[in-house]
This record gives sequence, C-alpha cells and structure tokens, in this order.
Amino acid sequence: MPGPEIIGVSGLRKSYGAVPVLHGVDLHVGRGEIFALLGPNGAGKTTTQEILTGFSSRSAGSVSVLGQDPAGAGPEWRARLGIVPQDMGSFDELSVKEVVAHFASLYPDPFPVDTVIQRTGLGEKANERTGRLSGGQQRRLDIALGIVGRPELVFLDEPTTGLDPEARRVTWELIRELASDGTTVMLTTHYLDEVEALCERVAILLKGKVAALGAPGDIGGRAHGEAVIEFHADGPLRDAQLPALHNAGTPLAAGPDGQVRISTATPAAVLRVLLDWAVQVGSYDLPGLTVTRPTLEDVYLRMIASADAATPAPAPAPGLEYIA
Ligand SMILES: Nc1ncnc2c1ncn2[C@@H]1O[C@H](COP(=O)(O)OP(=O)(O)OP(=O)(O)O)[C@@H](O)[C@H]1O
Repeated sequence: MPGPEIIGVSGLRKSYGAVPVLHGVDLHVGRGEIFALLGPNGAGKTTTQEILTGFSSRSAGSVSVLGQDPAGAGPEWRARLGIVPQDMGSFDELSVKEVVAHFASLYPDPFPVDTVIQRTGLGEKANERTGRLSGGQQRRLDIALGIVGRPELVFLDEPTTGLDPEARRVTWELIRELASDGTTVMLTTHYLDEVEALCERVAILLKGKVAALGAPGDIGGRAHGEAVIEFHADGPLRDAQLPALHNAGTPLAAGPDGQVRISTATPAAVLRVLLDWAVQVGSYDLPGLTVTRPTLEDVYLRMIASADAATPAPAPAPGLEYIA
C-alpha cells in the first residue's frame, strides 16, 4: 500500500438473510492507488463496494473509508466520494451539460463542468439530450457524474463496459490522471487487460473471500511461475540430437512437425543450453523462438477452477511438452 490508508477493511462479512456472501474480507488501499477488485459473477464485488460506500449494511467486521465508518457517515463524508455504479439511471429530457451541471451543484468544490465534459470525451455531445446518447456515450456520462465532485476516492463499477476501444483508452487515461492528482480509485472489472494496464494492485475475490492480492504482474506467483519456451527445429536443427537439459524428467524431442515446447521454471538457463546447442550444430537461430509466462488470465482461470471443484481446469495446450 503506497500512501496513507484510505480504505481499511478487516474481517468483513455480509449475509443476505441466511445466505452468506462475504466471508471475512480484508482490504487495505492507500491514497492515490488504483486498486482493482476482480472476481467472477456473484463473487461479492458489488456487495463490497456497496458496503464501502454506505449503501449497504455489513453483518460483521470493521470498515473505514476516508477515516470514517460508512455505516454512520453523513453527507459531508459522502461528498468526498465519487461513485459510478453499473447503471446510473437516465435523465432523458436533460442535456449532457445540464445533468453534469446539476451534479456539480451538489458538491462544495466540483471540477468545472466543461472540463469534465471534455475529459470524458463528450465535448461534441454537450448539448445533446441524454436520452439520445449511445450506450458507450451514456457510460462516459456516468463517469463524468462520478468524478465531477472532485472526489478523494472514486468507486468505478465496470467503468468501461460497453465502451469502444478508443473510449476505453480515454477512460484509462482519465483514471490515471485522477490517481496522479491523489484521487484513490477502486474499480471492479471483468477485463484483465484493464487490470494489467491500470492497477497497482488487484484483489481476486472468489466466493466472498480474497483468494489473492498483489501487483497484477506478481499475482498467483506469475513472475516466478513456469515459462514455456517454443521454437521450430528447422534446417540444421531438424536432424540434430536435441541437447540434454539438467533436471529434465524426459529426453527432449521435437514433435512430428518439428515444433519443440519446453515448460521450465528456469527459462534463462534452458535458453543458454539451447543457444549453445544451436551454434554447435551450425544454426545461429532458434526459428520461431518464443518465451511466455502465464498470463493474468491463465492465473485467474486456474484460481477460479481450483476454488470450484465442479469447474474443470482449462485443458493444457495440445502438443509435446517436456518439463525441465
Ligand atoms: N439484494 C440482494 N439480496 C439477496 N442476494 C443478493 C443481493 N445482492 C446480491 N446478492 C447475492 O450476493 C452475491 C454477490 O453478489 P454481487 O452482486 O456482490 O456479486 P458481483 O461480484 O458484483 O457479481 P457481478 O460480477 O455479476 O456484478 C450473489 O450471489 C448475489 O446473488
């Protein structure tokens, strides 16, 4: 956690009637951080956000947001938050500018209305009735309304759903600008590329529990997980005996199509052996060489599969595989 604590959650539990949906969530988010809550449908992301924003009560645990318990916080506290829920509702008869100006009037120190309209990419639609906006433009308006109050902490629930690729990039840039000005951002999303592009840390929520927490590049041991090396044994490599790899359980061999695939925890050491071997047999190249680590999506899907025994793990990629 980089800065002073803005969100502190310990042992958070929530039940709807007799049905528990949050089972002891712990989260700590610092000032200026862009933090993501990731999880499959029904994991409890929206419930967590609703408790943090004071819209829903908790069953147990402690919660502090901007130094106060949301359960008892008043309008002054609320004015320090920006909230972009999944569906903001509509104001069909009013123009974009009128709606943004109305929301701005509810806060003590809002951003200038025109600035917010420009920064959310709605400049050309400022005088359009909101009922005539496209789905993606409506989502941009939702974001404009969530940030116009110059919030210290903004909650974004799936902010880029329905946006085209360019609008997503504009929104990412806006979120980065807010964070660099000291605004803390908590977002829920189903887009793993969004998490990787934007967030300093991510919590993966599975069945109401934090299953993993960390930087997107480290989560689930990604940075040190098995890498896969692949190349094509072409030319002089085709008929040469592949080198022995220390710790290899099985002798290395190319598949019938000449493709070689090696899973290894020590890719640099294996590459060194392979490159020496290639030079020895008269090739200065490993054609089609790729080295890949598990993606955030790989790690995430594996976690979901292991959290739910009924969900089968994704099948490994077809082809030869030797473990070094
Ligand atoms: N008002 C409610 N009454 C009863 N159950 C609810 C209520 N709101 C949510 N739930 C249940 O709580 C669980 C968590 O829901 P929540 O909306 O927090 O999940 P989520 O992670 O935000 O899902 P999604 O990605 O689909 O938005 C789900 O099983 C849901 O059915």
